[in-house]
Amino acid sequence: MSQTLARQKVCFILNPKSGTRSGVDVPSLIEQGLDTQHWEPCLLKTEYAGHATELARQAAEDGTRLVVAVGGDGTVNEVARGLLHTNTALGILPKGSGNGLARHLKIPLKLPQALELINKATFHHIDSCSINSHPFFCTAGIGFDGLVSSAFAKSVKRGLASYVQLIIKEFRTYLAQEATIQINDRELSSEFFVIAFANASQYGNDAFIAPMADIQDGLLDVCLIRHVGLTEALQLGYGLMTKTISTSSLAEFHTCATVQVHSQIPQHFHADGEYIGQATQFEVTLFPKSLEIVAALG
Ligand SMILES: Nc1ncnc2c1ncn2[C@@H]1O[C@H](COP(=O)(O)OP(=O)(O)OP(=O)(O)O)[C@@H](O)[C@H]1O
Repeated sequence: MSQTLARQKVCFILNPKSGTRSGVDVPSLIEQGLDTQHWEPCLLKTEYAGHATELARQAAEDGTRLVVAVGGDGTVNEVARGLLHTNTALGILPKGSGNGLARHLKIPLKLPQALELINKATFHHIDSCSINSHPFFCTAGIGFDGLVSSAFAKSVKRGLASYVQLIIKEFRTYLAQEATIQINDRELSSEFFVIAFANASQYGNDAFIAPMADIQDGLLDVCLIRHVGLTEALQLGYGLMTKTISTSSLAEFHTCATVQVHSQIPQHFHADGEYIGQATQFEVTLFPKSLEIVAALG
């Protein structure tokens, strides 16, 4: 006697503005590649920034088992924050420019292969974090990388090349800022060029700010970078792209579940590469195994 299992709902949320590969025909890809014996699909397109969170929350309320973010880290962040504290899992079809979380989770960057992973439906739980109550899943940062995300938000150009151009432009005038960090009952005061918080190991584009970060270990990896001149910037850039920054004397690493930062002057900050604004007080917290995902984790 054959038994038919009920199909589960999957909702794809597509950001048409993300990434540089706008030519990909996502509806056809889903139509041709999705295992419709297992999944009952719907496809929604975002119409404005922030829309993906509303769509994901609604899909979770409607009993959808899996919501797939089709976009980059900004879209993934918006979808994932709509799924926190629900029984709905996150999937990713990476279509962004950096795809930091997808890369960390070993989700294939080729969309047909990423869809195959959705078909396999292997679920895991990962940690999530917040900076001043803004959820993030990959990385957040204060200082120079906050400033770069602010400049990138204003730029019309996407992609790695325009990111690098902005870094070079902003680096010329940026000065490290005085801050006090409370971490594991210790207080560290110094000028900091970057204070980075890593749930996943990389910013995106395989730029590894915390190569040893484990997204399931209940710990944030905090990377502190103090004074940076031109020589140090080149060394750090090399360390980021070769996964060797953790062995550099220019970067100091700590692991913790919460961290507070105080700065006399307002500092720019970002969550998952999206510019948030400026603040003088920062509270960064990790929530263990708080998001269910489909990924290729071992
Ligand atoms: N319909 C839309 N119109 C304009 N902006 C949108 C729309 N939908 C989403 N957005 C915004 O687009 C921004 C960029 O999206 P996303 O981060 O996914 O792509 P990306 O920047 O190319 O990739 P990555 O972050 O991986 O580099 C997000 O901040 C999101 O809020």
